[in-house]
Amino acid sequence: MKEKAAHRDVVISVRGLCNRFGRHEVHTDLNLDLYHREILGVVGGSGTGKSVLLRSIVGLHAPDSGTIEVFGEQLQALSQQQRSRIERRFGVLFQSGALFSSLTLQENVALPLIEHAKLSRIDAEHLARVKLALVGLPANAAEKYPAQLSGGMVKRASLARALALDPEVLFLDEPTAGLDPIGAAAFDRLIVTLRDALGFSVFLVTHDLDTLYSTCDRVAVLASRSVLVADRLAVVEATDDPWIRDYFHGPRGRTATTRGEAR
Ligand SMILES: Nc1ncnc2c1ncn2[C@@H]1O[C@H](COP(=O)(O)OP(=O)(O)OP(=O)(O)O)[C@@H](O)[C@H]1O
Repeated sequence: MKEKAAHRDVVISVRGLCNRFGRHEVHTDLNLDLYHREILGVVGGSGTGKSVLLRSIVGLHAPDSGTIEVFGEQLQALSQQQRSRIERRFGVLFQSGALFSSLTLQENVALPLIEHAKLSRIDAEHLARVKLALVGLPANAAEKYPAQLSGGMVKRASLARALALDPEVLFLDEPTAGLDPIGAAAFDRLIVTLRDALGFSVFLVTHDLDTLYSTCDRVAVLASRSVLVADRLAVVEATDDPWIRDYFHGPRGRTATTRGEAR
């Protein structure tokens, strides 16, 4: 059974967000909240701006207008140094994983601990091994290079790196893309287990219906340059919209619903 968001404390509040590339308007007056300890799934058709939204929040894309408030502070009003302080409370897992291929897993995870937490190499690598164990990797994986690992293990190692600085918000961009269904289901369970144990909030961009049903407390649907609905799955599924109908009530949607009920 999924845990409901413990309470309604807002961790991230996006208001009136507008993003455009040339004449292509991606977001117009987009509003969305992320609550404390919740797993929020963000879905929508291809090109609806899920990744641009994520990148706007984590500071990799400067929005054209609107406000993004994080931990009670408005990002645009902060100096670069203050922003970096806030961004250090985020953990981000990009679709590609983005590990350095020339570094072992242990070195990859240790890097943010050395750079940002200013730990010694020995302490950082010790803590990195703890993080690698936390995401379910065997001890001998620490000395391996990304190319020596399966896709599922690389995903877990990337997650360990995203968790290196004990983030309060974890951003996941298509975390199960490229994983086989068993590996994807195991990764979904890992996210819920870690959220329950560590208490962070999760902003999860996905196309994977199984992931939505097995992990998310709420789901936000992006359509027509904004958020069409953001609510519990039962409410989202019942929303009268052609994309939602096709997505949730098409053959793939029905299979995921059945699996979700069986869990
Ligand atoms: N740097 C950029 N320059 C120009 N256009 C961009 C840029 N980044 C994103 N876009 C455009 O913004 C739109 C939204 O892109 P985004 O990657 O956020 O979509 P998405 O919902 O994540 O799609 P998908 O599900 O296919 O990953 C797309 O039309 C994309 O081409």
